[in-house]
Amino acid sequence: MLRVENLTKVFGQVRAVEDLTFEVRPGVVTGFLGPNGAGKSTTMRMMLGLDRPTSGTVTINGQPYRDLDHPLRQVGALLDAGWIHPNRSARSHLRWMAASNGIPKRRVDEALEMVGLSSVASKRAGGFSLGMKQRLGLAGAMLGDPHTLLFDEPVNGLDPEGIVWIRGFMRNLAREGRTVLVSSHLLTEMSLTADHLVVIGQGRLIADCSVGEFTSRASSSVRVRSPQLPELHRVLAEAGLSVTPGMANDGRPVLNIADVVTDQVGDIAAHAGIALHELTGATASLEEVFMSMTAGAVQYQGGGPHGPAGAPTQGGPR
Ligand SMILES: Nc1ncnc2c1ncn2[C@@H]1O[C@H](COP(=O)(O)OP(=O)(O)OP(=O)(O)O)[C@@H](O)[C@H]1O
Repeated sequence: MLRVENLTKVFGQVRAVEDLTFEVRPGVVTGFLGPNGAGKSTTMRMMLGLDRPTSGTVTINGQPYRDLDHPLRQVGALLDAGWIHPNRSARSHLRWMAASNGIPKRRVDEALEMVGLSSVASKRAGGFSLGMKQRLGLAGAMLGDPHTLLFDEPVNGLDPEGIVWIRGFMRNLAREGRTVLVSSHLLTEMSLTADHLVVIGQGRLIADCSVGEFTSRASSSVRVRSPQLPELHRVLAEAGLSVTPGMANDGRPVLNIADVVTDQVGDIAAHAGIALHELTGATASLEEVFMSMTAGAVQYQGGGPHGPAGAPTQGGPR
């Protein structure tokens, strides 16, 4: 269990992380989602004791990183492709890491096997492709067989095959009961990889919910077809919903309902005993929901106690 409590990090004028509180549970992949500059890397660096919080705490199974005995055996991380000595082989790079962290040598070949690098173990890491370097970084993270894993934008620069592989890799780690946190600025990527989402914008928490919940919020409008359309229109309007009659591409009449999720419309129809022949959420607005939620965080920051006037707008250049 990874716990972030009231975590804040200020760099001069920049409030990179602002009063973040959330938990990352074992057994699921938790996606850490936010636009570039939202504060994901800074938060992860504080989790690993690489940056000191301005205030607040991060604990891993109840202890700050700095207090962990043999940290590599408890937490594995892939922050970027990682520094690798170009003239060392993959195996000797990992042996050096293992030796300096009290990890038995046999783990090196196990970790190489795990990430599919056994056949190139004795090759110079300097000649590796980005995808292979990424795998070597993962092998390093797995070396101590840690229960907690932190991956910062692991799919960046990978080819489609590598992306599919790494998704499966992270899911397996969660299935083994480990705590897995993976950051990304890509909502679609996270919806394919993660079970749970912690969403931040401007250093603040925007959402902490399942991927399903987040995407159902994204279905902000719903299209419905029914043999009892006038009656359905009436009950939906009575429920206070904004209903607009329309026509499907094939010419059949439909109702479009704004700012609602399919569950609500389905429940209202069922309650009124009305048959539905189609119930479709408009999922195209995932990115829009993300942006509108982030914009909300910016407004809150502007009006909040710490909101500096002229705070940078979300999504803008850093
Ligand atoms: N060492 C630093 N000194 C000053 N400002 C920093 C430092 N590190 C990060 N920042 C600022 O803190 C904010 C959060 O950056 P951070 O890298 O944590 O975001 P991110 O969500 O990881 O984005 P990205 O995916 O682009 O790295 C940004 O405004 C960034 O410019």
